[in-house]
Amino acid sequence: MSTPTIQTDAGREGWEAIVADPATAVISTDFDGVLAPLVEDPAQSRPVDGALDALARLARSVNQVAIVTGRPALVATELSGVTGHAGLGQLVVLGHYGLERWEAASGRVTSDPVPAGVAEARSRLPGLLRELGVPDAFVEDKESSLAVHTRRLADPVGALETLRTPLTELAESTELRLEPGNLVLELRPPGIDKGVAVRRLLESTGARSILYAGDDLGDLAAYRAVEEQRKAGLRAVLLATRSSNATELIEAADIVVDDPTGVVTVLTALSDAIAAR
Ligand SMILES: O=P(O)(O)OC[C@H]1O[C@H](O[C@H]2O[C@H](CO)[C@@H](O)[C@H](O)[C@H]2O)[C@H](O)[C@@H](O)[C@@H]1O
Repeated sequence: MSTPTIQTDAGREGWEAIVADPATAVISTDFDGVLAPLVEDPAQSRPVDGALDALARLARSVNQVAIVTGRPALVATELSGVTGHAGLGQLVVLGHYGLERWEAASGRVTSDPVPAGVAEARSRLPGLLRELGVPDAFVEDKESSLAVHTRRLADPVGALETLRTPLTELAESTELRLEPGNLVLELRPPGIDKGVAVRRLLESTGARSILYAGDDLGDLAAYRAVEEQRKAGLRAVLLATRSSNATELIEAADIVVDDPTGVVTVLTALSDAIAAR
């Protein structure tokens, strides 16, 4: 498979660095919109064909493969089907934007503490949604955070705008952070984001290069962390899908693909290049 179109010099350098020395590289990817297509019901998300095999093939030669997601770590492992998948015995899943860490090797999850504000927001949310005239917004209770989805409502974008300010206020008053995403507003613990998660991953592995794949606003923090580390010598490839139409992310990416199938193509091209070196 040929090298994908890499739009930037930094991205080309990142690609070459991973190919030249995969043992010091990290492959890190978001789940929804990157490995799995966006669907109406979050419980129905599944990776596209070939996604896990592509990660497993890379895992043979790179230092670490990780999934970095807004999902709880155990939900992501279950939906993705990574447990027991051949070749993914060293996979790490960083859930809740890095609050949780699941390691395939032990099957265990460790977590930073969950602030009390999550329970308070949980109790206030149904009344607030009724007051705002959007009682049917779907609340995905992720235990350590609450995601309010509008995708299945008659006017998803209008409902999202109705909710934005009141949920921002609810987040502030419960000392949580409001995380906007694709037709979703999430109330989640502060002090952690995908940028912190990626920095921890780089520190724990001592990696000298990384490929990070994302699609949504929550991935911007990871992109910024990678861009900052590039100044200190990290080589990196920032890959984006158009799944969420997150303009800022797409503009900052080195490689842009349409959807998770495109991600599989890029990951496969990378492992082909490693195998051919
Ligand atoms: O970091 P991610 O793995 O991308 O998780 C971010 C959020 O993804 C999920 O919501 C998104 O995907 C759903 C299923 O395709 C879709 O219905 C929804 O509209 C999208 O926003 C997930 O449900 C959230 O909990 C995650 O935070």
